[in-house]
This record gives sequence, structure tokens and C-alpha cells, in this order.
Amino acid sequence: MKEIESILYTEEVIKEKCYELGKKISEDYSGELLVVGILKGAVPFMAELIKRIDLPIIIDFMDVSSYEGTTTSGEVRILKDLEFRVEGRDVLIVEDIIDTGLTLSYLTEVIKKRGAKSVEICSMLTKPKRRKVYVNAKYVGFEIDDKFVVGYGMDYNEKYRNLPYVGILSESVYK
Ligand SMILES: O=P(O)(O)OC[C@H]1O[C@H](OP(=O)(O)OP(=O)(O)O)[C@H](O)[C@@H]1O
Ligand code: HPA
Repeated sequence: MKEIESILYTEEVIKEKCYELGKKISEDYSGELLVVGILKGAVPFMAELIKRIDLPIIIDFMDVSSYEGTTTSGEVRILKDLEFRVEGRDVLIVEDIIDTGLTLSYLTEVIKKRGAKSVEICSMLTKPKRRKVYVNAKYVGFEIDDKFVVGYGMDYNEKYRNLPYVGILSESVYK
């Protein structure tokens, strides 16, 4: 696709990473785990990851928003809340990407305040150079440079989520 400057991670590589992460997660917990996907970007990654978690799990979703195009407003809004109560549960938040960290630092606090027994993060990607606030992510797939990426759930103005790989979006699309 001409809007994609280069492919960073193919479907095969992402699936292999899900296998590794799922194995670690399965070893780290013993009881039931509440896996919380953050809509919409986390959906393809979460679908792959949960197949590799060998534990009794419950899945739920939250929808928050802060991005328009390639820029964050800095303000996180909850658009859809959880169905389940998190009190006393081990919670694993699943994300596609940690960029400034604002979304996940906000969500982690919200879930901790509601009385979860533990809250950990599993993110497919992280962009450490862009971090504005500290986020403690225990499970991370890949560390990437400061480039706007799309595919495997990630969008630019709602497009490209269905690409079966993670690629760098050409600057000509948004500059
Ligand atoms: O670390 P941050 O700078 O907060 O950025 C990361 C967040 O941005 C994206 O979500 P977005 O709000 O674009 O929603 P989407 O998942 O529906 O694309 C992504 O899925 C993360 O939730
Ligand atoms: O690089 C990105 N791509 C898509 N969505 C995002 N949200 C934060 N950073 C990104």
C-alpha cells in the first residue's frame, strides 16, 4: 500500500510475540484474570493474545479517546465503561500502543481506585521517546521509534486498522 512507508512487524512476527507474552502471563498468574481491552485499537492484538493465555479469563472492554489524527488532546475521556466490577480482581489491561502514556496512566489509576487486587499492562508496542508520563508496563511486545504507525488495530483517522501488519504511515498522508 503506497501510504505505508515500511512494514515493521508482519502478522507472523506479531503472532509469535503473542505466543511469548501469553506464556509469560500464564506463568505469572494462578487464578482468574480479567482481561480489559481498550477499544478500538487493541482488538486484533487482544484476539490473538487471549488464545495464548492458559488461564481462566473473563474479557471486557473500555473505550477512551484522546487522539484526533496524529495528535493527542492530552485529555482522556471514557466513552464506554466496563461491564464487570474490578474489585478484588487481577486485571490485565491490553493495548495496541503506549505513546505519551496519558491513556494508560489514567486508566491504571481509575482501575486501581476501584479496588482491583492487581493491575498490569500488556501492550503490543511502546514508543519510549514520546513518553510524557511514566507508565509501568509489565508486558510489552516491541519498542519502536517516534514514528506514527498504523495497522493491526491502529488507525489514522479510523483508517488502516484492518492491515494485517504494523507499518509506518508516510508523512505525506498527514503533513
Ligand atoms: O499513550 P497515549 O499518547 O495516550 O496514546 C495511546 C492511545 O492512543 C490510541 O488510542 P485512540 O485514542 O487513538 O483510540 P483508538 O484505539 O480507538 O484508535 C491507542 O490505542 C492508545 O489507547
Ligand atoms: O503511532 C500511533 N499510531 C496510531 N495510533 C496512535 N496513538 C498513539 N500513537 C499512535
